[in-house]
Amino acid sequence: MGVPIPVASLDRMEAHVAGDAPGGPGEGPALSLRGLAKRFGAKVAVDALDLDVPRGSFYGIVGPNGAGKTTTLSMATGLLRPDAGRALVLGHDLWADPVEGKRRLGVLPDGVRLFDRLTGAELVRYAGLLRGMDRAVAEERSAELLDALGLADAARTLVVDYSAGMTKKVALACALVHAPRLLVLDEPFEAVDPISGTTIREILTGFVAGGGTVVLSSHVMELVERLCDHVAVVSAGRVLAAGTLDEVRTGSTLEQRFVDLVGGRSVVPGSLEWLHTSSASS
Ligand SMILES: Nc1ncnc2c1ncn2[C@@H]1O[C@H](COP(=O)(O)OP(=O)(O)OP(=O)(O)O)[C@@H](O)[C@H]1O
Repeated sequence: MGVPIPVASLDRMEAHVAGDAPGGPGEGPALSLRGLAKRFGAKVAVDALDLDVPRGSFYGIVGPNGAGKTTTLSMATGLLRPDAGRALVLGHDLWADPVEGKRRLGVLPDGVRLFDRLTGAELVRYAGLLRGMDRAVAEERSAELLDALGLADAARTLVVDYSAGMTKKVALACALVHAPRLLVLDEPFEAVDPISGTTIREILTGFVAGGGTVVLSSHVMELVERLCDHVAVVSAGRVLAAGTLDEVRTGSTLEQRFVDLVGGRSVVPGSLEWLHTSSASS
């Protein structure tokens, strides 16, 4: 059964956004990363990374496993302190003034850790209250978001009993409830079913159409190509290419360009022979 999309409600949420009006003050990027760096022991996860996300853009970040996407997004959203560099959220230095920066930010982190002894409805309402929202508004938005995301029937279920996809969706509801100006989503479509995926796409598209900015990471090139107007290809903690989708694709498909930039790997001929049933000895 189709899930009703509360586009009108999301528009209304836009009107309540705390902070900058669409476009200003300051017409700079929605998110600006300058010289962001992080190492874990000897491993350089993010290597003096620069990136500008224009306001009102739908920005995809792609890269191979271990490229540094999650580490970058964690530093860009106040979840992981950088070794060096700055993250500016709508002009506010996130690490110098976390409260102002985070007010404008909605985050879906990777490997979400939630207060999972709350029900879905309690959790989303709580996320709103933590953002200083009025209780009645938080409750109303919580119900609307859970309904839109197909979680109305699970609103009174403890989040610890949610499936992986349900957990992802309730975490997304938490990121949306205060109607941020900038949404940063680490793999928002991972584990969600196709119907929920469509719903999430519609919510995010409506959010961008209403003046918001979305940054998401994904491994699914077709999805990034369909949804995003800008893309950055990240590998080994650095940006290999960034810009509008067409600038990065340069006439090719995103997948082909990705492989060209990152370098493809194929299985060495003759290896894994033992997997082939014709050569199995037992
Ligand atoms: N807490 C940590 N401790 C040690 N190493 C880490 C830690 N977090 C990340 N790394 C390392 O940093 C590098 C970048 O990891 P990161 O999770 O940012 O990559 P990613 O691009 O998000 O990968 P994936 O697409 O597989 O999710 C990897 O080599 C990873 O092993």
